[in-house]
Amino acid sequence: MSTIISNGAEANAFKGDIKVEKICCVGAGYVGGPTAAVIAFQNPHIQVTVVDRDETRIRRWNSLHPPIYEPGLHDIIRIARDGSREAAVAKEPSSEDAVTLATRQPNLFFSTDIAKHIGEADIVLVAVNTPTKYRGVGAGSATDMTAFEAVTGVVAQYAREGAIIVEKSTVPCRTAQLVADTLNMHRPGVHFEILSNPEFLAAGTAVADLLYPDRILIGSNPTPAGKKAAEALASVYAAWVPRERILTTNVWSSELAKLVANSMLAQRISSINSISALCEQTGADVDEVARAVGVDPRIGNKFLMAGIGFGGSCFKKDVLNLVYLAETMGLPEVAEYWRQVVKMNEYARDRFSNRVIKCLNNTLVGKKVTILGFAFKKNTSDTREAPALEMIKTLLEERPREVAVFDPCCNPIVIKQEIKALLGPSADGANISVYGNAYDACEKSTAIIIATEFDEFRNQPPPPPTPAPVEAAPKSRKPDPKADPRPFKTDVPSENELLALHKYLVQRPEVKSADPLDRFNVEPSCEDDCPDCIQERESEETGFATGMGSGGEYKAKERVDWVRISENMAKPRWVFDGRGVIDSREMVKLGVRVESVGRQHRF
Ligand SMILES: NC(=O)C1=CN([C@@H]2O[C@H](COP(=O)(O)OP(=O)(O)OC[C@H]3O[C@@H](n4cnc5c(N)ncnc54)[C@H](O)[C@@H]3O)[C@@H](O)[C@H]2O)C=CC1
Ligand SMILES: O=C(O)[C@H]1O[C@H](OP(=O)(O)OP(=O)(O)OC[C@H]2O[C@@H](n3ccc(=O)[nH]c3=O)[C@H](O)[C@@H]2O)[C@H](O)[C@@H](O)[C@@H]1O
Repeated sequence: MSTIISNGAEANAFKGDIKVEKICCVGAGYVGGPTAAVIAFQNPHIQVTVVDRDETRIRRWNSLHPPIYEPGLHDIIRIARDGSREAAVAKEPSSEDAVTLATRQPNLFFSTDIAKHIGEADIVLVAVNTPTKYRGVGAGSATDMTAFEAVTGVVAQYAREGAIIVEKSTVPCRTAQLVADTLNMHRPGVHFEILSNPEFLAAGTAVADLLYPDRILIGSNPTPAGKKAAEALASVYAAWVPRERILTTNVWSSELAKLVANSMLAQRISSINSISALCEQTGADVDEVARAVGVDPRIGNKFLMAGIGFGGSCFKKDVLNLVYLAETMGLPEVAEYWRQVVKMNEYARDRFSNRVIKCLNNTLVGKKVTILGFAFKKNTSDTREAPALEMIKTLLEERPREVAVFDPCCNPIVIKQEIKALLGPSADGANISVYGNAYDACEKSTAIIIATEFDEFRNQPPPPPTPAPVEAAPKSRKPDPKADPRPFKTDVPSENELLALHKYLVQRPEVKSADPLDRFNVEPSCEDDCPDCIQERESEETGFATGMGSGGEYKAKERVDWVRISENMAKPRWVFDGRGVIDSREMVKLGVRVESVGRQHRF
């Protein structure tokens, strides 16, 4: 591998250990916000500042309602951004012996002053968006590097000599070379090390993924300076991640591994979805097939949930990124192999939409159809590339009386804005209503389509997980949320232990406080235009809760009452289960016809 920067300055660079005191994360989105929050939470002595050019986003990060919802994020931000008060915590569940928790100063900040914070940082994490290009050369598969390149330019101008520049965004393989060239062009002779440190968190479980990652991947130059830079970044993670989970590779392997990880996950979903089409024709049941193959440790039991396809901002773009790489490297067979993963995904979604329309006698005129679930997966408010969006578009072509939408995590105000953005001017004439609860959304509906796998929509407890393969990975290190984590492992409990105790206590029915350890400082308030505050005010009248409050999010989700829903549906009552959450035998008892992905039965 070529050395990334060979400008002669390297010999003097990084003498001695690198002390990390300030980190700047550029991009306050789904990755930058939670990642920086967890780094700050676990490293109280490091000042972490998240910068973004989007003033509204930064304002919201500095308020009661951050711009994104992730379970558990609120509690982390409350400690890192707001600091905490001195508190006493019993060492054992019913012991008088207490440990005193010292006051914590805030060390997580959000700002729009990008140049200043880049200029002060020892490590700059670049976590801006890298979507698919939609025009020009490579449109439809190449990565749009506009935001990433713009940030690289600012870094080149303002970063201090010796700062470590980290690719956190998912980028095409060999991007580090472009970063190096830009830095060299603007600051010839000034040494910077560039690391690749891709993020593997998933929406809806971001905080847990960050607190208990399977691995941290750091790609660096194979030079002494490169290794030293990698060690400096590793030491930040080592505050809470066991060393054996921190993997180091060369930069190109790290960049490519991120694309491969997402592509292989997407490939599994497309594989099982292709089988679900076969199941519907043959009488096999896709869940039974998935269970039967998943116990084989060589195959594994994860990511075998058939449905209407993967959504989200990353799988499609990252597979296409790999496709483009293969194409530009003159490997058309490789490109075509991976492109098929995306094609199969679109096929899964469109096949299901067509099945809905076919069951409704090929016409939706005069009918109300309800979509339950708008987010691309459960427990997130992220709706990017959600299959529900394209399905709504297809259904509207059939001129239904109404398309109703309800999502337990997404703010209705935001859903309306997104549908409007998707449909453009035609949104004004479309009969789309977004509801704050499932009952109003489903009232007088001929058909309900379950588009997201929220537990709230299940009519039965979730089935037992497919047995883990015998040679399964070592037992998860995540604490059992139902068990008191005390006694602590050491005299001074770690932030992870305190967080586990906080979660355990807020779930206890007798605990009414959202701050059972009595550590939280007062939170900053929101500005008048905060959509969550507006929704909360409105919901006091409608009885709808956004679930944003601390404490409540850890409690078991209340399921919708399918008896009540079915009684108020229009005949013939149809439920189309696009996510495998409905036990059709129970539904049939309510006089409801069910069609599910990957199953043949029709009642
Ligand atoms: N969303 C996810 O779950 C994951 C995303 N990734 C990768 O992380 C990267 C970021 O993704 P998200 O956080 O989802 O994106 P996002 O769109 O939520 O956030 C990106 C942020 O960057 C800001 N930004 C763009 N250009 C800027 C500039 N020139 N200066 C300052 N700020 C700028 C935007 O205003 C935005 O707030 C992408 O490369 C993505 O592929 C990786 C793992 C998981
Ligand atoms: O780079 C990224 O952005 C992230 O992409 C995915 O995370 P995410 O897209 O947030 O969520 P997933 O849990 O992977 O689900 C993606 C989609 O696949 C669908 N899915 C998932 C699993 C399954 O068995 N079947 C299935 O249809 C989900 O409903 C969802 O629409 C990866 O899981 C993360 O490791 C990665 O960091």
